[in-house]
Amino acid sequence: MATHAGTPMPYLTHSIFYSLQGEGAWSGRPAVFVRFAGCNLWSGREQDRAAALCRFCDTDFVSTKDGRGGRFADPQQLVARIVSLWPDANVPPYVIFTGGEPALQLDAELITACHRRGFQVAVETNGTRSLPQGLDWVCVSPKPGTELMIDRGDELKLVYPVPGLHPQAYAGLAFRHFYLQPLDEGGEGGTHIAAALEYCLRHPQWSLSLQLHKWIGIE
Ligand SMILES: C[S@@+](CC[C@H](N)C(=O)[O-])C[C@H]1O[C@@H](n2cnc3c(N)ncnc32)[C@H](O)[C@@H]1O
Ligand SMILES: Nc1nc2[nH]cc(C(=O)O)c2c(=O)[nH]1
Ligand code: SF4
Ligand SMILES: [Mg+2]
Repeated sequence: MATHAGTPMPYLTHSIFYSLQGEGAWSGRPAVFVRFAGCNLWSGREQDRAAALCRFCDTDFVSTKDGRGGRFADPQQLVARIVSLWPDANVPPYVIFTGGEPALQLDAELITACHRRGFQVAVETNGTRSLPQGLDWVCVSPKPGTELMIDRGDELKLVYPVPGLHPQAYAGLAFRHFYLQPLDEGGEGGTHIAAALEYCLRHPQWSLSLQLHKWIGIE
């Protein structure tokens, strides 16, 4: 795991929970989510949102809600929590690392520890930081005004419409799936869905990702 002057760095998580993947190509698939605390594009505080590099975030990754997250001293402790949430040992387990920005904390040791327990390992990242080796599914969601360090992967998922984020700028990258996810933002939901739908219909390289979890009221 990551170390600081030889001392292991703990993992800081906002929450760990079991739900359905609500977005993209695996939408509907049961998964354990690990939401890491912290992001390099926003502090997570509302008073900083207007000046942040990423301003439309729909997620609380700061508070540690009712003991569902917190600090884990090493990969084994964190994986033990992940395993405890998977309900059926006969079905290959699936874990999604998200946040906040998971690339700030996820490392090869944690991925290896998940693999040893039989997990397939996915990540949701803003693509501005390098990723450790060994991931089974990489979803990149670029943000305006940032430099994309991860320009290949399994899934590129663009929030739409967002000024400065143009699908054609990403259409030539080496991803297997391309998704537009309507921007969920106070009251404009229908307009954004219509705009994303129209873009997908005109440009069939792109598919629509509708954040299923929000429609059915799960996390
Ligand atoms: C909360 S982010 C965490 C992972 C990583 N930091 C990232 O941005 O990809 C998870 C996903 O939600 C998307 N997202 C965030 N805010 C959104 C919003 N208001 N509407 C639609 N999608 C949003 C992000 O683009 C990303 O694909
Ligand atoms: N159900 C559900 N699916 C998701 N897929 C990506 C999410 C995220 O916040 O990264 C997310 C989330 O927050 N909830
Ligand atoms: S990069 Fe991801 S976690 Fe960070 S503020 Fe943007 S959407 Fe939220
Ligand atoms: Mg989310």
